[in-house]
Amino acid sequence: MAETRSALVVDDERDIRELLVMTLGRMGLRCDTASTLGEARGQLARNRYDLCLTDMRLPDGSGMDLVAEISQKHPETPVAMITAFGNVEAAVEALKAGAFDFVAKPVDLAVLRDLVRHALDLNERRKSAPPADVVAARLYGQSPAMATLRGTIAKVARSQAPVYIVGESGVGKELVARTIHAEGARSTGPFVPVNCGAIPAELMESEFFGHKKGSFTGAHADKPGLFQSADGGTLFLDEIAELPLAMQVKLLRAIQEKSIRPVGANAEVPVDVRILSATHKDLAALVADGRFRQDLYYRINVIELRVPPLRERQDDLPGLAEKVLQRLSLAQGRVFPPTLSADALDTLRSYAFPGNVRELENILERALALAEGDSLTAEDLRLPKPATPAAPAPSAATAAGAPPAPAAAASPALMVPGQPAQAIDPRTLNPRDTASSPLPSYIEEIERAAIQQALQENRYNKTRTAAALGITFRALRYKLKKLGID
Ligand SMILES: Nc1ncnc2c1ncn2[C@@H]1O[C@H](COP(=O)(O)OP(=O)(O)OP(=O)(O)O)[C@@H](O)[C@H]1O
Repeated sequence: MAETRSALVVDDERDIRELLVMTLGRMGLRCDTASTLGEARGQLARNRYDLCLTDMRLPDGSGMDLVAEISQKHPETPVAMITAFGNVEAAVEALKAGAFDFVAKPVDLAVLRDLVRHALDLNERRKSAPPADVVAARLYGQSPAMATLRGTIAKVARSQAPVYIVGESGVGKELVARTIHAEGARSTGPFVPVNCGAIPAELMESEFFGHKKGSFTGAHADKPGLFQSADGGTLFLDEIAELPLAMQVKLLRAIQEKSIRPVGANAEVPVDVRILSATHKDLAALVADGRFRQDLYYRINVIELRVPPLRERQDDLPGLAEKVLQRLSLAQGRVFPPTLSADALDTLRSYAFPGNVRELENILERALALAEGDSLTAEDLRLPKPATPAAPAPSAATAAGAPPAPAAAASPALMVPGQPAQAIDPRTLNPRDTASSPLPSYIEEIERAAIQQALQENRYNKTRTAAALGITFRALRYKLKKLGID
């Protein structure tokens, strides 16, 4: 026989307590009640619960404190907050404090039943989930900014609310999303990352929602979409700002209805997916410009997490570099990773890392390939040299903290195709330097140099880089891939 599950109901209004106890009782839960914070603490000290429902305002304190205490001391008990109708701030606060979900007053019993079922279901999955340490351990950072971020991740991982992750390119947004998934109750379910900018507009609906055989030319068999693939887990929508407006409407509907309709299907299919999203763009500004739907923005942006750029957490640099070197060495079968010399570390510290952790990884990978000894020197890192007076005037991006433009007369020897070379002003390329190269390769070098310079001037923001180069975002992606620029 299945073990009876139990819930703690905390509310100072007797009518509400009775309503909740009756509803939960009909669902087979054994309920204890408390009308004050003090009583709730006593019950929690004596019993273990599968769920806790708490009101926000209690005679001796705030339900928010109870949420924080439960998520700290009884992380196995999901807690949901009962909030006043329309009090979105309180609901968001509760989620940030570690609540699993919230329910507005007057309590809609169908919504409440759904919430309870979900909590119990997730609890079961959590019990059989592998430890989250493996993924979580990858998110390195000892700085205060990272400690705060990790704390917030641990809290939001418990909830089901959508999380919107903002941060510059390469800062670790996807790793944060993976950590939220790994630390949450859905960790045994799939984590499905999607780069919204990489799916051709005409294929988007079928990619997201799947299609039925014969629904369009080329649909030879039924195909599940990304939502179905993520069922029971997490769908990570990266570069969400790139979604075309028409697709935004369909996505909003899928999130609201918790069901999707595959292309060519007659019926909706229910899906249970947690949505995490990320962008390096200012989505609020896009909303103001009418380029991103406000209703979708509010839907996905229930909790916002900012991942700080690497230059704002300099304390992390030595440890992060060490971790990256360990990982790269292991991948190359090296037993002992090289160390960073003191001058190499100083050089890294004075660099602004517009491409953040990904750029650090690229720099160290290149250094590892080129260095000879067991210690990496500043030279091995080959960071862009500071600008000379002859260099072009710094752009706005440079003034805002990006690295200085490279010297105009950079050595052509650095422009080896396929290598992550330093940005070079394409105007300084001399056909004579590459006279022995075939024409296509000479043209590629010019293209590569122009793209690298634009990337650097635009702080590795691909959308701005594409605009600066006068090409579309997709064309830029294609060229980056073709030229092997990471
Ligand atoms: N705190 C960290 N500790 C260890 N590795 C990290 C950290 N942050 C980022 N990385 C690594 O840096 C690389 C880039 O991270 P990630 O892909 O998560 O960045 P992103 O912000 O999603 O990038 P983009 O904006 O291009 O989508 C990955 O290899 C990731 O593992």
